[in-house]
Amino acid sequence: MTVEHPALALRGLAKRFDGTIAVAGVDLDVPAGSFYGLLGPNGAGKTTTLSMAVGLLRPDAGAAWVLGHDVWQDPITAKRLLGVMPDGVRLFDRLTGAELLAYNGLLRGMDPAVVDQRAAELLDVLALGDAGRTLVVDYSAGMKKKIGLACALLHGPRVLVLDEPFEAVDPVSAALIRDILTRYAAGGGTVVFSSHVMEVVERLCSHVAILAGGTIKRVGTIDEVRGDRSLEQVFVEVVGGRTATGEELSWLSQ
Ligand SMILES: Nc1ncnc2c1ncn2[C@@H]1O[C@H](COP(=O)(O)OP(=O)(O)OP(=O)(O)O)[C@@H](O)[C@H]1O
Repeated sequence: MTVEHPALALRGLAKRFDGTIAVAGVDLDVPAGSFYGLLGPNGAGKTTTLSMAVGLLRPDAGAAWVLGHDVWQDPITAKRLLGVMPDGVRLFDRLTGAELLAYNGLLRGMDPAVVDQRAAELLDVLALGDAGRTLVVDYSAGMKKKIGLACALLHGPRVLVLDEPFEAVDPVSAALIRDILTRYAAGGGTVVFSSHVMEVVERLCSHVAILAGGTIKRVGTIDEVRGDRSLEQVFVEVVGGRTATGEELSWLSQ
């Protein structure tokens, strides 16, 4: 009998920065083949959680597994299965897009001919082919997201983890990224991404977790979490927030 492992399993992940508790014990199972949205307001702990989940940030407590492989005990196996686009897309940006992809592929030990062929295809599909000799440092924010996604996809990972892939991306590029991710998921891949944009999560995801104050407040399929309301209504209820009384900022209307 084969055991089907979750694409990503997190248990008790916690992280504190000086006096701030960024993540306060996150448990999460991301089923293989799912399209998973991690929603949360600014400062909820999304980036910290995903960074610990993929082996970029060492947790104070807890553990993470990728398809059954412990990210911190067996990082090589786990990272072979993972494609990651980290927050702020920290890239070696004094390279062209093609050079950056070649560098990533060779670091992963891929055959140079395969790297060349896949890099050309990715640059073409992501409409970055025209950037030619432009260095990544001179790319626009949206282009940086796209080359970050290309780097994450290059080795054909089974699980993609993307930190705010739609942030600062124009509608045309966003549609392109959505199409690529949808195709990837339809081919059996698992996508996990963080966002604070309800519409994107509602439109793409099979599952969602709402994170606030460093803990998971709601989790399940989109229908389970949403019930008979909109995801935005559930989000606002879960996250709370202050309501303007109308008294504040009165000078704005003078
Ligand atoms: N390196 C760090 N040093 C100190 N505090 C940090 C660090 N990284 C994150 N934090 C704090 O941890 C908390 C969670 O931050 P995190 O970036 O994980 O949230 P987020 O949900 O990704 O937010 P956003 O949507 O604004 O990107 C915040 O209070 C943040 O200020």
